[in-house]
Amino acid sequence: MDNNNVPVYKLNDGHTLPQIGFGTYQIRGMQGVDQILAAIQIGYRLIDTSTNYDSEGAVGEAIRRSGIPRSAFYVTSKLPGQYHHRDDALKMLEESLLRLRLDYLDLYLIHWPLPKRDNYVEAWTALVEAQKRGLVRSIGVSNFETAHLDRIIEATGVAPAVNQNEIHPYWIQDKLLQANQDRGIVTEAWSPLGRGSDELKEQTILSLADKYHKNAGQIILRWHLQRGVLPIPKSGSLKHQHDNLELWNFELTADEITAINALTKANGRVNNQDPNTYEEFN
Ligand SMILES: NC(=O)C1=CN([C@@H]2O[C@H](COP(=O)(O)OP(=O)(O)OC[C@H]3O[C@@H](n4cnc5c(N)ncnc54)[C@H](OP(=O)(O)O)[C@@H]3O)[C@@H](O)[C@H]2O)C=CC1
Ligand SMILES: O=C(O)C(=O)[C@@H](O)[C@H](O)C(=O)CO
Repeated sequence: MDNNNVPVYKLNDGHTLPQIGFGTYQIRGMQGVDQILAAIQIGYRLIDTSTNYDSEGAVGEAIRRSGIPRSAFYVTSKLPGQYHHRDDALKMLEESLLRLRLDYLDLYLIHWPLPKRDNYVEAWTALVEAQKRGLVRSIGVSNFETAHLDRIIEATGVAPAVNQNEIHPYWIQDKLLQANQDRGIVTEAWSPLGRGSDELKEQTILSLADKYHKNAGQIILRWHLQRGVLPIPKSGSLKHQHDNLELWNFELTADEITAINALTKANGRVNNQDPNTYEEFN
């Protein structure tokens, strides 16, 4: 599919993002360059990386090798938790740009709030400053709960453009999705396919795949889109990369969305990472 056919979400700062992106967790090195380049060649333009993934070098290299102008891309990276103090945060953003060999990011996120350390308000202030300096077009957060959102908005008057949260059929996060929407924040879904888990084998999903002549991954990604969520599936496989872009030629009914929502579980997280307690690398 040509990227021009991917619709966009409008952000609260006037910028846009394609309605689907490409995740790069565990995609790195020279093989990673090839996998990201393949994704770019079939139409992905929003690429999600992070300092924590060690994939920024591969992302930048794939963009350069594609020969497609920088301005066509939407590159996201994320601030690691040990760098929430202002000077560190600004330097880490600059380091991301150096590794990517880009002179601005489209979106920079605080990767996790780390509320026990309680420095995320200072980190957010640094991102507001970075945006004013032109280092990044849009700023946002990841793994923020409603209380974390309200604190940074109250402290700075600036709402994040994006909150990137764990969302998949076993962990649907309907309250957080509503909280993001109420604050004008676009929700991105990480692990949108449940990291390739049993969700892809659920009978509810397989029946819909049969009905619409799609595969299970496409049904789940379509469910995200119809909830107003921006999924960033990762795939090293060209077939999956391609399938994951073929989402705009069918539509689930409201009852089908409800049936997928009903798959949610009390302990449905992929890796038991509660943003209220999780600390990167601990
Ligand atoms: N902000 C945060 O804290 C976090 C952000 N992320 C971001 O979100 C991205 C996506 O999440 P991730 O955890 O990678 O998991 P995903 O939910 O994207 O699942 C990836 C797995 O699903 C498989 N897969 C992809 N497409 C299909 C398909 N159509 N059918 C069947 N299987 C498929 C992949 O296999 P194959 O490669 O063989 O296709 C891979 O094993 C990450 O790469 C990262 O960029 C992730 C975790 C946390
Ligand atoms: O991939 C990310 O962005 C993370 O934050 C990681 O914590 C990841 O979710 C993971 O599961 C690491 O074990």
